[in-house]
Amino acid sequence: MIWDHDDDKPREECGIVGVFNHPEASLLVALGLHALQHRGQEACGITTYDGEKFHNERHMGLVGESFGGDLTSRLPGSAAIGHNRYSTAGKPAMRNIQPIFADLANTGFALAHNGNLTNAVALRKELINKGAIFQSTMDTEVVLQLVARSGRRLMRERVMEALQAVEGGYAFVGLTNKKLIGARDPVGLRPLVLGKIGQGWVLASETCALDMIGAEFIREIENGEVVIISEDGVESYRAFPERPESPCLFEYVYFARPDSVVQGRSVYQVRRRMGHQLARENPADVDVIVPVPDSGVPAALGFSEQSGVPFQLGIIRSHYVGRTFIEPTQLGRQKSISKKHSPNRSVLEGKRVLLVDDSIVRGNTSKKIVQMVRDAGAKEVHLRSASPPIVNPDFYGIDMPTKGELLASNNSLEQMRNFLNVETLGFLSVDGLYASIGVKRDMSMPQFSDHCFTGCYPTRLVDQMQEEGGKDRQLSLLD
Ligand SMILES: O=P(O)(O)OC[C@H]1O[C@H](OP(=O)(O)OP(=O)(O)O)[C@H](O)[C@@H]1O
Ligand SMILES: NC(=O)CC[C@H](N)C(=O)O
Ligand SMILES: [Mg+2]
Repeated sequence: MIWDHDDDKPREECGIVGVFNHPEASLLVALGLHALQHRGQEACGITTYDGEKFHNERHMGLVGESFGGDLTSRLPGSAAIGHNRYSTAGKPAMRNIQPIFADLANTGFALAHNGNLTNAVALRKELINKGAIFQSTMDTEVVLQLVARSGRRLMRERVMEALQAVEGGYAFVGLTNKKLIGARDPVGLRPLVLGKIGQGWVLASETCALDMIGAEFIREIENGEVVIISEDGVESYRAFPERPESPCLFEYVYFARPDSVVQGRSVYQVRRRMGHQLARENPADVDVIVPVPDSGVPAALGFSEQSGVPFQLGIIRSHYVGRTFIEPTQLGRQKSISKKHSPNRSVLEGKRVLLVDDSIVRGNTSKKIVQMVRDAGAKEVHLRSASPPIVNPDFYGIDMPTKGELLASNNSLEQMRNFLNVETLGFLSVDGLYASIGVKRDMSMPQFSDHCFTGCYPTRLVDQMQEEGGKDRQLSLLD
């Protein structure tokens, strides 16, 4: 394991995978992480257990670059967990690569987390006051510390006790010398699915990871559920009183891969329907529909189907630049956006072009792309977002923590239209987004966490409330 405490340069929704009872567990985890690369591009790590020892490798960078070669010799064992990181709490740095690990009295415990905890700062302070020494600056580590300090005997009791103390969004996979553990937060903000491969079990953020390794989808882990996978099979426990689930809508809009199935719905088909609905709500008098690749493609296709206007690839995407929104710095995001998209003049020149993207967050992508399309000779440029205006920050695993950086939070529609320099601008409505998923929004208890669009947060925001009190939020001297 590499521990470089001097390397804290800011280089930079995470993806998680766990495999139990398979002779090539690390290889399967690496393949699963590869399928989940779109959820985090900053760093990746795998921890295995071979019956005697834990093995761990953690790298900055992508899965393909980090986990090639003879993986089962480097990371032997029939049980493994892995993580792709997109940082939301704790800077990108070697110390902040997951899985994180602790030696407990009778076993090691490795943990990987997708999501973000909304009381991690408060808990961290409490734990430090009690003598805890933190090895990272991530929110995730409070769970490791709480499990390590629990007075309970059984591992599942320790884990559930820790989960009852934390708040926010999470899907976890954990590994001990006997068990693979999976858990989702009380409302199921972040996703986690269970699959089967031969005699073995798989946990993964999305079904596309199961498909990649040839595992059969069994079911989603439910909101508030803890699963313990051991030689005895899968046991299910409830860490919280039952309540309705409220998964994050942004999984449908942007995060999940289009070939994944979420709550029994194809993400691709939901995005296509978002395009149909957008065309009904916000039609445009144009010659051609052009998607903003990649995540805007299915909605643009849907818009074209609904409106009858031809769909054309007017923007070509470089396959060597990843997702830009999930890069950790504004400079990095802007640099990547410039390299990522190129205009296809043969489609754009002299045309009235409608650009369709899945979302407009900070406006970085739209601003650049509109100018690029104009420079390529488009006569008019119109823009549609297949999600509603994003006016509120997210604290559950999407890195948009302040209102100040959200374009729609600070500008009227007309101001945005001017800023983006488009002839017309339109967004999908909240009800339209729900309709695309096939649900009518329940005003008193929304079926999805739609806080980015509506301000309805499904949990308390302990750290954020304290911050509003004017306190300086420095997570650690290491950060
Ligand atoms: O308004 P912004 O702050 O620019 O963020 C929104 C953009 O970021 C995402 O694309 P990204 O490049 O991350 O991934 P993609 O290739 O999957 O579309 C999203 O699809 C929008 O295009
Ligand atoms: N995007 C995520 O899921 C991040 C997980 C965790 N909060 C971290 O920063 O590493
Ligand atoms: Mg995009």
